Amino acid sequence: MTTSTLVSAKGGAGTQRRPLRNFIDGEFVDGGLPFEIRNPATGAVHAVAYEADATMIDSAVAAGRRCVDGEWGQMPLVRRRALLAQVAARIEERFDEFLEAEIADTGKPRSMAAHLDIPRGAANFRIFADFIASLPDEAFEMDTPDGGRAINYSVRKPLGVVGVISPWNLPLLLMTWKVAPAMACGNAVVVKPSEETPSTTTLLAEVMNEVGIPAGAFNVVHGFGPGSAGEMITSHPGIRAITFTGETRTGAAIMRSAAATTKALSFELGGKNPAIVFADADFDAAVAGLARAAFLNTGQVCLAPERIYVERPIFDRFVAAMKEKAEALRPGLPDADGTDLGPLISEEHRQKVLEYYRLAIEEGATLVTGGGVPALEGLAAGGYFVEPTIWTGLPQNARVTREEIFGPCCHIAPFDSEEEAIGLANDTDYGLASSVWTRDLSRAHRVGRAMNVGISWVNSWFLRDLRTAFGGAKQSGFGREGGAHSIAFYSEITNICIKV
Ligand SMILES: NC(=O)c1ccc[n+]([C@@H]2O[C@H](COP(=O)([O-])OP(=O)(O)OC[C@H]3O[C@@H](n4cnc5c(N)ncnc54)[C@H](O)[C@@H]3O)[C@@H](O)[C@H]2O)c1
Ligand SMILES: O=C/C=C/C=C(\O)C(=O)O
Repeated sequence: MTTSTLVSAKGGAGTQRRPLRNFIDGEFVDGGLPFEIRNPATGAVHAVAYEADATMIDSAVAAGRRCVDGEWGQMPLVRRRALLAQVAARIEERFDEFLEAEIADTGKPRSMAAHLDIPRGAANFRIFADFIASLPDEAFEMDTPDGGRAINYSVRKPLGVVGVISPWNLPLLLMTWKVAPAMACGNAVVVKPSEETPSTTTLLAEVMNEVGIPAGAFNVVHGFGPGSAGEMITSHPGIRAITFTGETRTGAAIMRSAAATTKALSFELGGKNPAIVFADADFDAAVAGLARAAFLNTGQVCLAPERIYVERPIFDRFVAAMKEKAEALRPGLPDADGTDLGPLISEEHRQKVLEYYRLAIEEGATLVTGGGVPALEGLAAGGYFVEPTIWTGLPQNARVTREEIFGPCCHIAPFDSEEEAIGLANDTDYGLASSVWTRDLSRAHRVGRAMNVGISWVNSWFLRDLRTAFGGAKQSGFGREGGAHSIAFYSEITNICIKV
């Protein structure tokens, strides 16, 4: 295993505290105010990151600009693609270090990070390195007023320096989902990972140097949102576009800040995702699929269904089966035997989720299971765990059924007709994802299409082909990423019209 600068350094009173420095123009730079990173499974501090100041952001943007105008932006596509494929390969070679870093920041079960987060981090680079090679440019031949012809064709160029602002729930996966296509298009990126989970992004900076990505193409600045690195990126005149995943409220703040310099924006925001289970569904598959959907990553997945509508004849049986699944989940340390439920990301987030647990009861919910904090022993006693929780009996206008909670919880309600189910599912300010369960093929198409969301799954959930459009309707965001949509967003298109 390669000795990482992250894992070799020590600090604090004999405990390991990885120093996470800012990475600018191909180098880790000293300076910036330190802030502590905690392992949410134990509450212990395991790393210290350094908040970038305005001078560092300026340097990162200037380095990015030089790189887009120079070596990286001008590089033949075949070479750029090969380098990005090497990034994927190097992530795989250093898999264990990425895994340790992600687990330390998030506390999530090792099996989950090993099967989802880190492999997808590598896959994002490989897929976009491939995809960009086969994407056609458009061409239109036209008649001209003098009876002749002209040919139009478009070429894609880099936008310039792209600001990438990412959240904490799937840190490497969601950051690379944006960085890989942005870099494939020849842009430089200035990345600000979440202040809760900066480790894997910092490790990726090492990988960039190891495989020979030109200095300045990938920059990492650490810090917070308002008044810190996040806002400095969104207001920086040298940054042409912002790609952001996070809360809807944060998206609104970023729009305001980015307006003065008219940046292009791509937003993947919050959700209050519905699932619909028809009586004709494969019952066991629906229960297994939706229990996974509601509780994976402790419910901290933007696509998770927090509202489940079940056709009345199977409602009681479905609620009982979901209860059983929820109660079978074992919270604990990432490496403990049988752990399949990690902690929430922070004590602050746990307080928010517990406030919704309290509110649900106040709003008149029937508590099916959970609702509190599990009693854990040893190191996990200091972690930010909550119980998986299921409610029934709330009206459609309750805050718990309208607001995104982002915890391991869902509300289950009955319905009597397809039309009613569609109406209930779409009755929300959000529109990210939905999951419909039925064996009726026509209904699958009909209801799947009727969902006012960006991503409509049928008999599945979080099944991802990275070439497909990904994003949200209504307050869940705008713009789509994935495949050609990513390449379009991260490119400046010039149409060339030649009279022949
Ligand atoms: N639609 C999607 O694809 C998707 C995916 C994952 C998460 N999410 C959403 O993300 C949220 C959870 O993540 P979170 O709590 O990290 O989100 P968040 O909005 O609090 O933070 C996300 C990032 O934005 C930064 N930030 C905060 N305020 C900022 C500001 N004013 N200017 C610039 N940057 C700022 C943060 O430092 C962080 O890096 C949930 O709402 C979830 O639904 C959406
Ligand atoms: O928490 C949100 C999960 C988003 C997943 C993706 O963006 C993806 O799979 O590309």
